This record gives sequence, structure tokens and C-alpha cells, in this order.
Amino acid sequence: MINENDAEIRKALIADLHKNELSSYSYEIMGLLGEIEMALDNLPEWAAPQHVKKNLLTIADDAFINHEPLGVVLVIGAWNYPLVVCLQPVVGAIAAGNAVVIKPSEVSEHTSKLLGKIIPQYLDKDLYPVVNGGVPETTELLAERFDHIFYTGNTAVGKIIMSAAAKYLTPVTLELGGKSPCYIDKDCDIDIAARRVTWGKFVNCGQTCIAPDYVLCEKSVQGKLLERIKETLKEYYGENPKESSDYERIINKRHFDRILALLEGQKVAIGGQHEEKTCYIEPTVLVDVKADSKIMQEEIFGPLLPIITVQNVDEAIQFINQKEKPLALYAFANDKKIIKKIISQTSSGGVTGNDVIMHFTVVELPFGGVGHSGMGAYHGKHTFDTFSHKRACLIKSLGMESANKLRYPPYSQKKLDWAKFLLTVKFSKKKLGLVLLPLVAVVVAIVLKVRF
Ligand SMILES: NC(=O)C1=CN([C@@H]2O[C@H](COP(=O)(O)OP(=O)(O)OC[C@H]3O[C@@H](n4cnc5c(N)ncnc54)[C@H](O)[C@@H]3O)[C@@H](O)[C@H]2O)C=CC1
Ligand SMILES: CCCCCCCCCCCCCC(=O)O
Repeated sequence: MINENDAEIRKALIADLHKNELSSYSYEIMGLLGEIEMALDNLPEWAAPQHVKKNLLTIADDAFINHEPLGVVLVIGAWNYPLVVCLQPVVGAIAAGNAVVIKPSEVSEHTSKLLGKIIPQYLDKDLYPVVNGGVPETTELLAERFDHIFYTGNTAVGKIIMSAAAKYLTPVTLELGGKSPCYIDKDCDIDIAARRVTWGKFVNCGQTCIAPDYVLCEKSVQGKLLERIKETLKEYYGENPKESSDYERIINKRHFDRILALLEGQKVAIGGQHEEKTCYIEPTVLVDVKADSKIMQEEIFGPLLPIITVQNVDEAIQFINQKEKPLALYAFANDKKIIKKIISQTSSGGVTGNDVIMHFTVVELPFGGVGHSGMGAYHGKHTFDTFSHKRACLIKSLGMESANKLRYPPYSQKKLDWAKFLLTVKFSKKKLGLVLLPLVAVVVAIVLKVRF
């Protein structure tokens, strides 16, 4: 579907967000195709029963985890990466054997309409229906009973989803947002930090859930950082980003107005230009930003980068910990000990040290938030796990009844001591080997038979 409709998909992404053909491929299509290939390649292994270590009481039995589909799941997508954010979870949900109701975001209307048209051409309409619509349609969907709801979007709506799910005790995965901090240490290659932060902040016009929301650095770093960000912007987008085909647009007038309102009263060091008609906002960097200003109270989700100065790394950690746990956290430093210190003294959904966003691309890492930035995670096998029930299975042998006497009345201290021993010693097939394992079982059975 993706390959055969490549041109139409790219056209829709241009219409929604001014994403150019190359960035559509790099940021949306490539990742999605990779996810599908990974699921196809690994599904037999992911879905296979997973045998577990046993204790002496179950040594001759079969103990394993079976992966079961949850049933009918609902996937609600957001608009900022409207293809990948909507379909990436769907890949794992299908792989895990579920029926999926797909609800793209109404805000990215071109992509959503296209998904509504093409998905039924490739997937069974009853098992994978696409429901397009806005708040009323989503509200109606949420009144139904699902076996899992996977929601991507803002934290306020996340609470609505969770309370609707509570009615049926439906489990949820909430992929939310937040203010992802970026600490830049004075002992660090500021040139490189500036290039990476400029990319991660301004790609997709700042409308990336894991974009660095704000920078924390010492005052001595700020001047050089500004200078380098300015040079980098010119290199990436030319003299006038408005004319660059590599620079996106704000999704709609509502978000355009919201972002501009955050600029009020702020000191603009770079950028600041905007155009209402095309929802264009220039890459903008702010300095002397007060911690209690409006821009520091909510996720920016636009191309504004506030720089907050701190005395040292400890103050940066304190600053981060005063806020809700973010979706991502970034730290740049030559000394890895500083990065590890920040990791150990803070919490966030994910972390990238000495870069931004890139942990998203390592599909072996679970992608998700913590606290107000979300719950649950996905990507690669993690998506398969999210949409599977791990069923605990133990198939016992009808033999070894003497061992069972330990749990039958009448109870005695001797039985209890044996039970303690047998339940706490664990054996794995791998360590003990297939030949030795039955031998141990036989010895245990004889001992128990003789003693009880
Ligand atoms: N953690 C992650 O992976 C990602 C998180 N995000 C976060 O999403 C946010 C941006 O997305 P939004 O503007 O929220 O996207 P949005 O406006 O597209 O809303 C997301 C979904 O929620 C539904 N929705 C909206 N209001 C609703 C209501 N009152 N009741 C029921 N459903 C409702 C919409 O129909 C849509 O499908 C940012 O905070 C961003 O950080 C975005 C992408 C990825
Ligand atoms: C050739 C460049 C490859 C780099 C790929 C980076 C992928 C970043 C995608 C970010 C998507 C984040 C979606 C979101 O907002 O959650």
C-alpha cells in the first residue's frame, strides 16, 4: 500500500504540513517500511511460546508464556507526523493478531482522507476499519468497548481517553507530549551541539513530540550557541527559511495563533518573522526567558527555542525536576559522567546524550513517556508486546504426585522446609542441559517419595 501510493502520500504530506518529498520519505515512509519489514522478519520469533525458568516443584512440567491478541483495539493518531504516528502502532497491532479500528487525526485532513481511501483497498474492511472525523466521532468511538486503546496526542485529551477507557477497564497506551529539556554543558563541542539542536528543534517546524523544547546552559555558553545556531539556520534553510522547500509550516491557524501568543513579552535573539496567510513562523530563538513565563508552562510544539541560563549542571537538574516528567531529555557534554549524572538524577520517557531525537530511531528501545508524558511504549517488538496478552501457561505432568504431597494437608514444618527449598531453587533448561534436568527431577521425586 505504501509503495504503490507513494506519490499520493507525499502529496498529502505536502498539503498538510509543507513536508517536502525527501523529508516525507526520511521521517515518515522510511521508518514505517522498516517497522513493517521488522515485523515480517521477526514475527515467528516474537509470537513463539517463550519458555521460562522453573522451580524444582515444576521441573518436569512445561512453563511458558503464550502471546495472545488482545482482541479489538483502537489506534488514535495525531497530525504532526500523520502517516507514521497513525500507522506505526497499527503494524504491531496487526502483527500481534488484533482487529484494529484506525482513527487518523482530523487536523491533518489530506493524509487522513487518503488513509481512509487506501487502507480499505488493501486491508480487510471489517477487521481494520478507518474512522475519519473529529471530536464527536472520536467521542462516539470512545463510548464503545475496546480491548486496548493506543492514543497519540496532547496530555489534556489523554486524560479524556483514559477516563473513557476506565468504564470498561480497557488498558491504554498514551503517547503524549511535554517539555523536553536540552542541557548543553560548557565543556562540549558547541558547534556540534548547535547543529544537532537546530535540526531537532526546527525539523517539521518544531511540531515534533520529542523536539528539544528549551535549552538550559550556563551564561558563558549562550553567546557562542546563538552565533552557531544562526550560522546553522542559514546553512540548513538559506537566508530566508520562508523560501526553503526544506522548512515546513504550522498545521493550522489555531496552532499559529497559539504559538505566536507564546512569543508575547519575550526577547527575540534570532528570527521572529511570521506570516498568517501561510502559517509560516521563522525559526526563532529567545533569550533571558523567565522560568515562570507562559512559554515555560506548556509544550511549545512550534519553532520557538527559549534559552534559560543556569549556574551549573546541578541547577539544570533541579530545573528539570521541578517540571512534569518529559517525553525526552537531552544532554550534551564531553564528559559522559555528566550525561550519566543527569540520567540518574532525572526521569523522562527517553534520553539521547550528545544528540536529539535519535533514540526514536533505535527500534529496540521502547518509545514512550512517563508520568504526564504518557504510559506504555512501542516500536519494533515493544509494539507487538503492547498489543499482546502475555498468558502464563503451565502444563503439569500427572506424575510426581509425591512432590504434591508437600502442599496437601496435613501440614508440617518438615513439609514447609522442603517446599521452601523446592520453590526457591530455579533451573533453566539452558544451564542444566536437557539430559541433566530430568535426572534432577527423578532424584527429587525419589527423595520426596521416600520421605513423605
Ligand atoms: N508521544 C508521541 O509519540 C507523540 C506525541 N505527540 C503529542 O501530541 C500533541 C499534538 O497532537 P494534538 O494536537 O493533540 O493532535 P490532534 O489534535 O490530532 O489530536 C489527537 C487525536 O485526538 C483526538 N481528539 C482530539 N480532541 C479530542 C477529544 N476532546 N476527545 C476525544 N478525542 C479527541 C483527535 O481526533 C485526534 O485523532 C503534542 O503534545 C505532541 O507532543 C505527537 C506525536 C507523537
Ligand atoms: C535521513 C534522516 C533520518 C532521521 C530519522 C529521524 C526520524 C525522526 C522522526 C521523528 C518522528 C517523531 C514523531 C513524533 O512527533 O513522535
